[in-house]
Amino acid sequence: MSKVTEDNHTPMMRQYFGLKSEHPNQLLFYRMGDFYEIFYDDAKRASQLLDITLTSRGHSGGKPIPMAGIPYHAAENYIARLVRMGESVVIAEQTGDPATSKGPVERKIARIVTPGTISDEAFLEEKRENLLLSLAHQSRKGLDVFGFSYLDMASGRFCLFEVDGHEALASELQRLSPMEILVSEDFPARDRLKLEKGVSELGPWHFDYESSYRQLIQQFNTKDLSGFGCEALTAAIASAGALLQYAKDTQRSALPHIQSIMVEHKDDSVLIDGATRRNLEIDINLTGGTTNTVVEVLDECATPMGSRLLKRWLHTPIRDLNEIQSRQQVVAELQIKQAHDTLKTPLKKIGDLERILSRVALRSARPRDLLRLKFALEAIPEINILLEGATTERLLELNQRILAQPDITKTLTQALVENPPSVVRDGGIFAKGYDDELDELLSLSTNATDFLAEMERSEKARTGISSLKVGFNRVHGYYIEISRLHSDQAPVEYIRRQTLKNAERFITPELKIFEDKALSAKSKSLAREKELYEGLLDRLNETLRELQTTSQALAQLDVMNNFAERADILNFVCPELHNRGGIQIIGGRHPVVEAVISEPFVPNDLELNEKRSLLMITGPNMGGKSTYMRQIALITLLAHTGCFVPAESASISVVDRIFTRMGSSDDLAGGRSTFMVEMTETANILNNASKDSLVLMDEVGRGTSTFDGLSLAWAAVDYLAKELKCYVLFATHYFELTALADQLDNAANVHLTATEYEDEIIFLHKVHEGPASQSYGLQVAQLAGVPRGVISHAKQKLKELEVVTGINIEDTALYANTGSRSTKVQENKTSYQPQQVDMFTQAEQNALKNAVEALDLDNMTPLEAINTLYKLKSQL
Ligand SMILES: Nc1ncnc2c1ncn2[C@@H]1O[C@H](COP(=O)(O)OP(=O)(O)OP(=O)(O)O)[C@@H](O)[C@H]1O
Repeated sequence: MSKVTEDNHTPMMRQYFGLKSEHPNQLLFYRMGDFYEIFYDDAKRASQLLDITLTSRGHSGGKPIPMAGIPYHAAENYIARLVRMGESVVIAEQTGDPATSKGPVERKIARIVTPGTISDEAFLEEKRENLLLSLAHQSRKGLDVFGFSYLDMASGRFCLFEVDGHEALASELQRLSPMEILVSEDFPARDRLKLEKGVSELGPWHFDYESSYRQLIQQFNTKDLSGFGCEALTAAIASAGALLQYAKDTQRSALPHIQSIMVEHKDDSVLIDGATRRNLEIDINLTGGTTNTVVEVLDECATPMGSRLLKRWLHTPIRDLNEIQSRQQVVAELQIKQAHDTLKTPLKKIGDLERILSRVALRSARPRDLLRLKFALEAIPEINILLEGATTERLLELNQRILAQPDITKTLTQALVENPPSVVRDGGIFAKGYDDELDELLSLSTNATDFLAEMERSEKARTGISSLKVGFNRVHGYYIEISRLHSDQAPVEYIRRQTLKNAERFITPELKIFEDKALSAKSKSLAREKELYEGLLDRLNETLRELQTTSQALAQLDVMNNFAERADILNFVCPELHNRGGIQIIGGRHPVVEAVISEPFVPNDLELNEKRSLLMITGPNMGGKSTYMRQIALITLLAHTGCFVPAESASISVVDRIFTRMGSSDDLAGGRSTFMVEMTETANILNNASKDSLVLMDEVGRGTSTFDGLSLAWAAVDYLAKELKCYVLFATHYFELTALADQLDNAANVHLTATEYEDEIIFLHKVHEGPASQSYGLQVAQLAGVPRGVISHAKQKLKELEVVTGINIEDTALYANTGSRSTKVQENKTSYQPQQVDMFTQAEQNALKNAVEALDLDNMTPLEAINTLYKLKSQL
């Protein structure tokens, strides 16, 4: 805020400053008539963000007041845009009557809209949860413990958990992808948060454990928190108290839809770190979009709440065999009985029941929300009947939780008109017959039309003025209008009310009496409608808990029904899950690549077990190594959600974590180079993988000099296989590494194939046992359009390199898929010294040496000698 002293300001600006001082960090929209005005620094900020004109409005305190304005009827649009940018908006409305106010009209904060606390349909993305996250930090035994709590205001889902260390903090931030984050001003990992949007810093006292604890027991109306199993999570509780208070402050109401708090136990789920989440392209692709993702292929849910739950399941695969199998049984039954299509029809009518109920709880539900609630409730009996004959226990149990609520359905049916308005303000919500008092008030307004028509007819007859009309406008009320031509014929009892260009408007005592009656009937009927609406919300809130249970059960049913339908359409099978028996996949496919490519996808098998826990994957560029590895990670991940998988058959051991180290990306904003990112991810894997983890590593070591990279990759593979004994797929272009398969008991080579036909390379994408024979790098470069000249230069260089390294790179015998291959590589290995030598440099030095040796010094003139020396120097 600009430095201004308040004393010398106008009374209105003093009022503004009073309101602004309570919300220094949020944009204040100050209502003035038909506009929201934004002043000072807020105005500058809003004009930049929204691209609206920055002007000034008179002077206050001796200086011009920077100002930007937004018409009130368009405000929602602007607010939505600001909120999407991570901004919070505070709305001050006029609450006093301008006609009777002395000084500025009274204004009060009516609404606070922040990115993480919105529940209004217009601001929310249908298929994405909108989370408010709160973080608290504690140091315990030298460890950084981060307490998380998060709330989805639009559904009332409130969860907490704790993690150790900064890596886990980053990973959870990525998983939850919150819209707004609350931290204490003294939060230690603020650097980590600087890339996140919507971060609000609060005073440390907001995160006080004792008062947070009290907040929570007050909210849930319990003696303590033992029933929620979170007593020990003191950091998380501290964060949850701050969150709850913030949420209440912004809503300016109680939050009855938050009925409990769920503890997330990290041991219950398959942990996926941030890099893996990105690499597997679950709902966001590597370029940040949503196309070609697992969600895009898998999400055909009938309801938005199903789509949101599906995302949650995919981001939090579970390890509980019973839960996985119970989901699988449901999917299997729905698929076998081909019930998914039949179920989908009534499920579609359910819509976004979850969010509607939250708006009911927050009392911000609109009339059309209630109509949609009615449609949802009407569809439930149909679902109940369809599930009645189910044999799976889980389906029967879900059916018991999906309650039809005939009383509420009846009330809503009787209450609402067929097409209710979008806002309560203008009335017209209630059907005739629902409330006698309202009907009577409305009939007065309706009779008005008859009365006015009759008056117009009789006055025309009485005065003989054919242009006479009876009308109404909002500013002047009822009037009799006579064209200017005939206005002098107006009877004496006509009192002039308004003069227009071509007409005069009058009022009569009789019309005035009618006006008073009609207007008061109108305002009375609006007040009555508001009262009835509140009553309806009260009635719905009485059953909120049951309705929420119903909506949760319906969301689950929708996801599992979607799994069944997808399994059918995409030819997925039910995987068999077990504890530690390896991973076997026959005919596995990559669900997204399969959906995208025009050619048929080539299915591939996998066998990982204790004796063969590490696979070294080689093969040509573009051969399909990454696709193969990712498909295995995705099949494993899907299997842990209860979803069927793209394969002919799959038997999968429950894993504790999935790690990936793939692709090359730098983190310039975070100050880390490509190689640094690669090594940080590798370190994370080597430090955290257990024997139950699935690890995918693609071309580790390629970000540095060849020998450094090769040695690092070698040592990492060795450690993964010998020490960690986890399930590993390791793709590499370092053919030397394939020798490890012979040295390690539990490693094997597989390779992807390609073949050449008439100077063209054909990728077969088939995985075979053994190491690859050729890399085809130059052919792939040619395919990619690298100029012919560059390719032939590269071929020449390749030959030189072969001379330098003593390795015949194109010698297919060296890489031939035969038993003798590994010994040959061994021989080569003895001649390689892991020293910091770049092969290209050595080749160049070699070429120079050859050139110098070839010089015939005795037969050169001094000029030739000096010229040659210059030429050689230029090649250095
Ligand atoms: N099994 C398959 N069936 C059909 N097409 C496939 C298959 N696997 C891969 N492909 C196609 O080949 C392309 C390249 O695959 P991928 O990126 O997995 O190769 P790569 O061996 O990892 O290459 P590089 O070593 O250059 O990174 C994919 O984009 C896909 O279109």
